[in-house]
Amino acid sequence: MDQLKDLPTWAIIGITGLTGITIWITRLFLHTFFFHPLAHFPGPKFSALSNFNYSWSYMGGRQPYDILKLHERYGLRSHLLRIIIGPVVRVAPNELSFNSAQSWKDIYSPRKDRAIFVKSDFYEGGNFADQASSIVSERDPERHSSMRKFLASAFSDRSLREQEGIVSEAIDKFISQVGERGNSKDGVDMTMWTNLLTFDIIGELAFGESFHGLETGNVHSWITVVTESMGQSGLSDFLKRFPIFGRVFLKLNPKWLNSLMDGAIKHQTYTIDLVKRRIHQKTNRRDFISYLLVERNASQISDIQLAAHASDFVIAGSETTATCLSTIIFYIGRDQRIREKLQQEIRSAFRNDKDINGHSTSSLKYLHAVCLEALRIFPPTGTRFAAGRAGSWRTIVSTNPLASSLGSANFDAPWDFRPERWLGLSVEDELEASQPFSMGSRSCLRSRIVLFMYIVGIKLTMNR
Ligand code: HEM
Repeated sequence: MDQLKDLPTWAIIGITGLTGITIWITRLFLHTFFFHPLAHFPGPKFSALSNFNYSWSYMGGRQPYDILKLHERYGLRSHLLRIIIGPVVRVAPNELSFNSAQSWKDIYSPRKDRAIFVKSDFYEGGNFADQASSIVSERDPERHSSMRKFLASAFSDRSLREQEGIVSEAIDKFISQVGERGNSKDGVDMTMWTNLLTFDIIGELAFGESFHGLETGNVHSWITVVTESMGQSGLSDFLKRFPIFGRVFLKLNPKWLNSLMDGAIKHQTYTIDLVKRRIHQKTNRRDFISYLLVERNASQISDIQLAAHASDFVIAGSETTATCLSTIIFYIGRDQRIREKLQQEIRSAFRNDKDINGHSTSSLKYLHAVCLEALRIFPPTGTRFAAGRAGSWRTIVSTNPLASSLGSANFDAPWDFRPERWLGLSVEDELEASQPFSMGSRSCLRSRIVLFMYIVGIKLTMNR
């Protein structure tokens, strides 16, 4: 100690600093690898220490595939925890990813022996964040459950039947446009056109107005604002995970936040205008809003709340459905055997297009299998979507849709497009591992119309 007294001040500060840093690092390592409740879960060491891997992969846009790789690398190893709770990987310090059929049930289905898992705070700050929560962003299970009850009639079988006309009309336009433009030298961008189709349909159903994408061939500015803001979600998540860096980043880039806010304000104003216009329309149209207007008690459910739900329908329903349609078109376009089998089934079932509807197509087994296989090989919500906080550990748990539907432990030759798996012709596939619409109380509200859309869309395409 006496020797320390003789040292200059800068050296004392340096030694104190170094000692502090060494203690901090030792503590961090001991906590992360020995005392943290997740210390014994398999996964990359760096992911246990920091959120950096997770955020980097998210912002790179390939996170679902990166998580699949982690599952293939760590999830298949023999490990005591794997034997007890199934395949699992620690993908971030407080985050576990699962990819088995059982994990879908354990995490998302309601169970008597425990409370429902609550969605993670990833969902906070969604659309209309400062004005109203909505069906996708509401995290509180009770409030969410009453929203779901309120929306139930708009998503009933009856409403689906009544909406067939709107859907079929848009599909006819789509086929005629794609047919014409497809003959041009440059061909046609099917991803863009399937998006124009689904945004037009959901726009009609959610707001009573089409975005007119199929007529103009252009993406509406509202959709551009929405998709751009979704593209920023990786960066927003990163700033949340690294709050100090986030504060510095926002100080240095105030324009980023301003442009995000501007986009949100534009989106909200336009959506509220659309909904108000639809509310004041005198019409017998049977769309989502027509049902919600009958159900709602205006003193409890404001116009803004309706707008927040309608906005969710468009965001949740359009790109997802378009992604699936593009996947189907891609695979049937490149595999003649599948195409011919599908054509044969459709042509032997219908004499003309008029006989084709949601009900009459439900018996087309091969077509249905093609749809399920497209949703398996390229689940439109490829990233983890409904994470929850499990127990007192405050751990986020989720089943990764892509890692489970492409996991080699679940499917034989997972990268091969084989509709036959869904016809009971393969005993090696764990079909329940593919859950593109999720499960339980937060599962997709619209899976029925989705299947109907593919069915109508494809059968018309195949019939020409
Ligand atoms: C292939 C097409 C679709 C797929 C793969 C899909 C998938 C999903 C998934 C995985 C969820 C859960 C998301 C989460 O927990 O955050 C979800 C929720 C939802 N989807 Fe879909 N969806 C599709 C189409 C649609 C359509 C067409 C609509 C409506 C027009 C729709 C409306 C909703 C709504 C409202 C929710 C929120 C449900 C809730 O939290 O209670 N989806 N969807």
